[in-house]
Amino acid sequence: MQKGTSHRRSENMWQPKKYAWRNLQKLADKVDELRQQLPTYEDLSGSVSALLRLQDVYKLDTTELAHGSVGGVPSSQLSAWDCFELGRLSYNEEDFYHTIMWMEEALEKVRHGDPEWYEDNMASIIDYLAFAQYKQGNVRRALQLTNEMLELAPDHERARSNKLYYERVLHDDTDSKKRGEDGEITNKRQLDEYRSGEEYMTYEALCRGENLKKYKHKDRLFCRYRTNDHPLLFLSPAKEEVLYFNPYIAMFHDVISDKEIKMLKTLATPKLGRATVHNPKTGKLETAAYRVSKSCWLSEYDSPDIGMINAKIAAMTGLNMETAEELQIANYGIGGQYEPHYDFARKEENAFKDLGTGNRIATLMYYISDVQAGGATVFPYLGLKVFPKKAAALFWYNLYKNGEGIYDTRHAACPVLVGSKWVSNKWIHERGQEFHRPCGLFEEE
Ligand SMILES: O=C(O)CCC(=O)C(=O)O
Ligand SMILES: [Fe+2]
Repeated sequence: MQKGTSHRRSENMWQPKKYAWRNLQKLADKVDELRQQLPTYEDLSGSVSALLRLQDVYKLDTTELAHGSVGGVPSSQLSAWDCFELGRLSYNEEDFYHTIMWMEEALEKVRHGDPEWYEDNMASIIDYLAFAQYKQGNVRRALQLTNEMLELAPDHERARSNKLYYERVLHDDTDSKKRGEDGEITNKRQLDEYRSGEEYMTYEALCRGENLKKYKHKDRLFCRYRTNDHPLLFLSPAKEEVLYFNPYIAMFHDVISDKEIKMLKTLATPKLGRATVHNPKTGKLETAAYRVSKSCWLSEYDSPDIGMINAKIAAMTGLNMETAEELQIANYGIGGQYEPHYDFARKEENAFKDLGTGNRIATLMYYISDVQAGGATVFPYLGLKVFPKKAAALFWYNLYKNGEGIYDTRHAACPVLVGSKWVSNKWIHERGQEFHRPCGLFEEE
């Protein structure tokens, strides 16, 4: 008995520690679990770069965005703090163009807002803004701002030394324009070589819906019903709208039902993962800022309905699906995009060599959603822009009859501005097309 009592006593002394430890462990596990659900720094910086991308491509006005309007569509208002964060993250990327835009907006909001915020943060906003103005060549404005800042924080060490520095630059620089004496403040977009080039500029203009002269043979375009003598199309021929002749690009209208679309999204949703691209240097698949979407593959094993969709693609295009890739489903959220690229592999890439099916001879892409704003598919070299239309499919050949890639098919998915964009891609390969699209010695269609 005594033994038992003493044993219990020692157990009691020991147990609180044990329970505390166990509870602590449980708490730590819970925190870990919750942390998984919290946005990461990458989520934050990803959404900031998406917003800046939209702002640039669609030429959105910063003040309108900050006041809750995205190209005329109501959205949530941004607070002074949101604007400040956008400016700060831009600054961390040495993107002074956007730093100026967003810090000016933050300044404006703070000036007309909460006085407490004003006291605490005004100096900080001006600090970022002044340096960004200096970097963008507006030295006089940078000095003006620094003087304002010193009134708020007279002992600010960096502001004091910056003031002396800006004064010296203004004194030494003989170029009055640089000194900003003409009163003009410039804030040029900081573009790398590719983004300041013709291709990228055309891509952006097309995304905005601009009509370009280079879009040829508009007056010869036509629509037709297409059966390809295929039993699947006898009763409901595909409505084909020819959009370009050489290379041939066409839109097939109403070729997928709402029921099929629903089925595709239901099967795809649990499988979606961040889309990857092939890195030619490492040969590996990786995520990239120029392709932002989620995607997955669906096969006949997922549902016999997928087999039916593949059969309909064969009927519409007149091509053999035996060597085609599985059906890809892709979903782009706001800011999601795929910058200009080719669907076919260039010789040096050897991308499909292991498959033994040849290159991607053609692409068929279903639009399985409408998009409220943005999200067009554009072909910069052809001046062609196609806005998503639910239930339609865009089709084009990527290769000439002699197997050479058609470089004019370079195309892009413009960033989604409002809404969510869903597409489904079928990449059709060369092998097996010998009697469907016979090859030729020359390039001609
Ligand atoms: O989504 C689009 O409009 C184009 C997609 C595309 O080009 C691709 O996935 O290769
Ligand atoms: Fe593509």
